Amino acid sequence: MSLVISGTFSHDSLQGFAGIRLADRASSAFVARQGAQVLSWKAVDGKERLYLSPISGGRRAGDDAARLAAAIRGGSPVCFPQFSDRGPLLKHGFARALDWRHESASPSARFVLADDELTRQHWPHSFHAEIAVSLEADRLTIALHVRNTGESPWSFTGALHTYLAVDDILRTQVQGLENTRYQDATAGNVERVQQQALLAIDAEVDRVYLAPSKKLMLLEAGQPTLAVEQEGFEDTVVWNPGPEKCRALKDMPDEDWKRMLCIEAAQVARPVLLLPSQEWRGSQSMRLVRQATAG
Ligand SMILES: O=P(O)(O)OC[C@H]1O[C@H](O)[C@H](O)[C@@H](O)[C@@H]1O
Repeated sequence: MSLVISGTFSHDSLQGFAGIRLADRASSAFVARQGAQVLSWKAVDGKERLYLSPISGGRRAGDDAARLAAAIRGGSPVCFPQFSDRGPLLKHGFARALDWRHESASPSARFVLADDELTRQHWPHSFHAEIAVSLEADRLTIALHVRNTGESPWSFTGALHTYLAVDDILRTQVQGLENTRYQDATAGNVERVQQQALLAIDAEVDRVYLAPSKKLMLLEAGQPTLAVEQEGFEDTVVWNPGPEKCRALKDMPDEDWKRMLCIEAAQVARPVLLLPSQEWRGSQSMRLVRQATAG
């Protein structure tokens, strides 16, 4: 078992988004209050590992905190209580559009969201959701905990919709999805099986992998750079908008599809049903793979 480093935390902002910065001698992360969304993670090598659009929407200082904000494009949006547009609710749910309450920062930064008048207008249920972000020298873990605090059952879908920063998408591959079934959202969610050991991306990719391996590897220029693992979530989504869809996204520069890849710990195919007082946990972690140095 590895040790969670309890470093320092401070109130800070990034690109105008208010939040909490977690820092240790060797690594740092920034979590925005909006959506309890991790927007930055630098491990021991100091390189930014999360993509954040320089022209993102979102709630900045002075904007009305009592309302739903535009989503922040990048980092790790928390999609809850609905994944994408697979249901009647707001796309990807309301959790990413609301400010969460910061609770504590040791050993992890914890943020809480519970139902209120606004959420009940969109979804008539009582819930308590918590995001815990923990930092180790070479690992970032984001954990979602959801509890039914009401008197009737409800179900949800969702995701930790992480935007990984890559140097060049055309030299990026994902390992670990061989022989895995997926729904292809670029083709009406038709089900297919991936045959290749390595997934390469040179155009739009939008896939919900069903019960894939819990451990995937990101490769850049042929080298493993990040191990991406998940617990609790049954599915994994891989998304890149490709050049045409990226041009249509007003909150992302036209060329930035080449600089990101979403690997999302997701619960899509089978909604989670929670009876009163029942709870559910899921997490995603990214671990830096350090290259052995010669000599
Ligand atoms: O633009 P957004 O609402 O943030 O959604 C971004 C993307 O999220 C997921 O990965 C879905 O599978 C995609 O279909 C969607 O386009």
